[in-house]
Amino acid sequence: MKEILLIGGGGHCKSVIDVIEQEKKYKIAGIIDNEKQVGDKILGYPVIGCDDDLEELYKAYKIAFITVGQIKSPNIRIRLFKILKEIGYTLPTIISPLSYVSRYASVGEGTIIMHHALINASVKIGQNCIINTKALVEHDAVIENNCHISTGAVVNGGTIVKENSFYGSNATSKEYIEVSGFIKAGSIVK
Ligand SMILES: CC(=O)SCCNC(=O)CCNC(=O)[C@H](O)C(C)(C)COP(=O)(O)OP(=O)(O)OC[C@H]1O[C@@H](n2cnc3c(N)ncnc32)[C@H](O)[C@@H]1OP(=O)(O)O
Repeated sequence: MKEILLIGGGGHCKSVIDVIEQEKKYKIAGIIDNEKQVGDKILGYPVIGCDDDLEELYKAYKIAFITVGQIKSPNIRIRLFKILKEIGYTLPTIISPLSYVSRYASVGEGTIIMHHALINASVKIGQNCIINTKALVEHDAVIENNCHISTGAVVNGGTIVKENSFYGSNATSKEYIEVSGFIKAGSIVK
């Protein structure tokens, strides 16, 4: 298995670790977090450095994945994505074997499809997105770059979620609309 670095050691990181372990494609080499966290362990994996070490670590590791969550703002994930790409890291697409991704859908680099998410036919998902546990993205929907579709959310057929959006847990959209910004958990978007 190829080795992978995880960037960000909070709660979302734990969920990503679980998906990576189930996917069995990558071996987690370590986690990058704040300097104060170096030496800590997250679900048994060591924090081996901070952002400043990413350039040096590239000599040993070529694959990285952003495991910082996204609620209030996408800015940290966007900044990290740019830094990692500039250094040269490969950001893979991670797909839980417990999810369903139609063979007619596309998923961009640095995006994770988490457990029990369902991505239907002709969906396009951009880069650096989180499609969280149990989310449903229906036929012909588009999720642009840097979006978080939260747990249990429903993006109905043909709807476009514009880049950098947060789409809260259990929010549901009408079909064929455009959605952007911060969508509250549980809301109906029309
Ligand atoms: C695996 C996981 O845990 S994924 C986590 C998914 N989490 C969610 O879907 C919940 C996201 N949060 C929300 O939808 C809302 O905060 C709610 C519905 C829970 C509460 O809403 P309200 O009671 O109306 O509170 P309010 O509108 O003041 O917002 C509270 C928080 O929501 C966030 N928020 C609300 N509107 C915005 C906005 N336009 N932009 C960014 N963040 C916002 C902020 O985090 C805010 O925190 P703050 O009080 O520190 O500023």
